[in-house]
Amino acid sequence: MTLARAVDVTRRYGRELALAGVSLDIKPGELIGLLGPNGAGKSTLVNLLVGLRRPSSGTVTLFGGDPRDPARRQHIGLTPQETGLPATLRVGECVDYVAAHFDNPLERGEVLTRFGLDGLVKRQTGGLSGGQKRRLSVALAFVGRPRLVFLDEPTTGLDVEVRHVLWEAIRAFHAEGGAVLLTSHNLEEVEALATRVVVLGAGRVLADDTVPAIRGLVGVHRVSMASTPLPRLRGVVSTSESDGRLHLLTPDPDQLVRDLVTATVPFRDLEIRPTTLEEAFLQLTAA
Ligand SMILES: Nc1ncnc2c1ncn2[C@@H]1O[C@H](COP(=O)(O)OP(=O)(O)OP(=O)(O)O)[C@@H](O)[C@H]1O
Repeated sequence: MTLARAVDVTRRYGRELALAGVSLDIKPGELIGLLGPNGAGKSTLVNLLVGLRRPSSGTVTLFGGDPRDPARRQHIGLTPQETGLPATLRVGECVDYVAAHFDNPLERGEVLTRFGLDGLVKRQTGGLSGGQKRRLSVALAFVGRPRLVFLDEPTTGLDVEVRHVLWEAIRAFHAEGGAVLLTSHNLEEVEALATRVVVLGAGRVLADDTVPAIRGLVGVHRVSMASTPLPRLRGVVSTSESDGRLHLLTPDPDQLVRDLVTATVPFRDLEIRPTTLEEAFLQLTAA
C-alpha cells in the first residue's frame, strides 16, 4: 500500500523547470530524508504531494486520491519551510485551534510534552523564542494523529539541544508506525533519522536508497592519518588536511595502505572509514 505517490511529475514556474520527471512512493512506516542543494525542487515536490500545488504533467496521489481533496488531507500533517503563528494567540490556543479540525486529535498536554513545550501553554506565540516557535510549528503537524507527516526543513536554524528534542519526537512518531517525509540540509539529521534517502538535484531524482547504500554508491573510503607530506599514491581521488591530519578518499583503502607501507611513509593513528552521507551527497550532486 502506498500513502503518497508521484509518477513522472514535472512542475514549471514560467520558464523555470523545478521538477523534471520525478517519481516517488511513500509507504507506511518509512522515514524518508529528501536531500538536495538549494533550488533542487524539494519544497515543490512536498507542495505537490500535499495538494498545495498541481503538477504541470504527471500524476500525484495521496491515499489513493487527489491530494487537493480535503478528505485525503485529513490523514497528513505538514510543517512548511516557512510558517507564521498568530502573535496574540497563546500556545495552548494554537494547539486547540488545529485540534478542532480533526476527529480524534492528540491531547493538548501530550503534544506539548512531546515537543518540550510544557510550561508555555499560556504564553502568547509572539513572545516565544525562535526555537520555541519552530517546535510549536512542527508540533502542530502531529496534532491530528496523521499517518504521514511532511516536514520541510524542520530544524534549520535550531541549536543542537532543540534539534534533538525534535528528533526524539519524530523518532517516537515513526516508532509508533507513522510515516515521515523530511527535507533537510542537515546530513547528520538524515543520517540519524532516515530509513531511506532520496537525493534530488536540478529537479531529478539522483539517488533513492538506504543511507548505507547511498554511501556505497559513491564507493570510496576515507583513509586518515597523522603524517608528513605524502608521495604520489595510486587511486587517491582527493586529499585534504585538517587538525594536523591528512584525509585521502580512495576506492581501494587496502591497496592504499599497502602502498603507504611500501613507500615507508611514517604515518601514525591510521583510521579507515566508509564515506559519510555528506561526502556521498557532494559527489552525487556535483556530477
Ligand atoms: N513560486 C515560484 N515561482 C517561481 N519559481 C519558483 C517558485 N517556487 C520555486 N521556484 C523555483 O523552482 C526551483 C525549485 O525550488 P524549490 O523551492 O522547490 O527548491 P528547494 O530544493 O526546496 O530549495 P531550498 O533548499 O532552497 O528550499 C527553484 O529554481 C526556484 O527558484
